[in-house]
Amino acid sequence: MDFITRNLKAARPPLVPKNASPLRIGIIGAARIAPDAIITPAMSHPDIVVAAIAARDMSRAQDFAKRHGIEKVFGGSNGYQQMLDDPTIDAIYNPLPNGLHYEWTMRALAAGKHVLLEKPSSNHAEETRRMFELAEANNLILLEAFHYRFHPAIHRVKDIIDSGELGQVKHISAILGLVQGYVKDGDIRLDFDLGGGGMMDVGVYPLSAIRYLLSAEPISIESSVPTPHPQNPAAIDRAIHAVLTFPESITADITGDLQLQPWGPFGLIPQLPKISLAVHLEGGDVTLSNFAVPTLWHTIQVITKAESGANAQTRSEIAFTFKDEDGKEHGEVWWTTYRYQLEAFVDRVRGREPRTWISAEDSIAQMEAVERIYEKANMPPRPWSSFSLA
Ligand SMILES: NC(=O)C1=CN([C@@H]2O[C@H](COP(=O)(O)OP(=O)(O)OC[C@H]3O[C@@H](n4cnc5c(N)ncnc54)[C@H](OP(=O)(O)O)[C@@H]3O)[C@@H](O)[C@H]2O)C=CC1
Ligand SMILES: O=C1OC[C@@H](O)[C@H](O)[C@H]1O
Repeated sequence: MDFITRNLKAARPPLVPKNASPLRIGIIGAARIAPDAIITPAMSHPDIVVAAIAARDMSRAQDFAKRHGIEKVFGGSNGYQQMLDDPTIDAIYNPLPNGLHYEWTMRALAAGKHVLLEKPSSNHAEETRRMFELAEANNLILLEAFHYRFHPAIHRVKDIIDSGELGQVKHISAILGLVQGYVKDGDIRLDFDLGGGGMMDVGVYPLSAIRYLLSAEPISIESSVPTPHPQNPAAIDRAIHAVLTFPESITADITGDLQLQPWGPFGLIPQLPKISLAVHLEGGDVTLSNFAVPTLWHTIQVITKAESGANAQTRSEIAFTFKDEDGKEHGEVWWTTYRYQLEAFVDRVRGREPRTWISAEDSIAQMEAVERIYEKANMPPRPWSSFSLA
């Protein structure tokens, strides 16, 4: 399937008939990410419907519901809780600002709902641990929505590394930088009280990807250098660069940037988004471009080092679907990371084993590393939630 057809289908997927009793998910907050992360993916999934939206402002909730054909609307100061208390809702998608993830996930779990929770899972590893404990105690599914992890492209890179064809990993470098203009004044990402910061928002992707590819946790944070945001230089990192060491003397560096700075004469030339990772191994390199939005396009490049007398070899791969050893394919080339993620979430709720999962331990370890990176950067920990279950 070519680039245009694939991406048109990803943006406007075929509407499939729903099962007799599909999972009913409600969205808490009319967030900007919700259409891409849940509304569009649900269109092509037979076993889930977006059944409710709650927003702090009723008219905002109504507008959102009208735009996306959502049946139930909750609004006003008690709207979020009313949706959680609705017995016809089975699951909640939580795309609230990071600093509210803990409170509303705890409330949703206490109300008996499964939760698909936006990244980063909370402001602290301890909060994340508590959420997973409650999910387990209430026999509910909780998933941190690190969507890139569910796409075949990153799996293919891990398979190449794990196959040993290029030997031992030496260093991994990963970056996620956003074009200037995506994050504007007043954005939740720049608000410390809401759990903002470059590491929290974008730095978490390279960190998560490296931890995944190595199946390991950082032993030490060697350095962590923030670029403070002028609006709140003491607490908000516009960008961050950290160097980590992992077991077996593997090193890694991560970069996250909320507002890649323009360059050139008078700073007139904007930078394009930077989303890539490069794995340097004893026997060569593997790179994956666009690891967070691979359905749009991506390339996996494998460069085998020249041995004495031989030339270096380069091959390029793409992976839009999973292929079993018997050649059977899973997924569709036009499935986005969010669509693959939704497949796994619904499978798990339905008691099936998903192809990919992000465990409680993984989400907790991720937040531990985020906290250590801020500490090393001499930046304050993000605020603790004041919420406690009655
Ligand atoms: N997986 C991914 O690809 C992406 C994930 N994200 C994650 O999703 C979350 C939301 O991001 P994004 O959609 O860009 O954010 P938005 O600012 O668009 O949405 C946040 C929502 O939170 C609600 N909210 C509740 N309390 C507050 C408050 N005090 N201040 C501001 N908003 C509040 C608002 O809902 P209401 O309608 O009730 O006013 C708002 O719609 C973040 O955790 C972010 O990290 C973001 C983008 C991409
Ligand atoms: O995928 C993403 O890209 C843009 C970010 O600001 C966002 O929070 C992140 O999840």
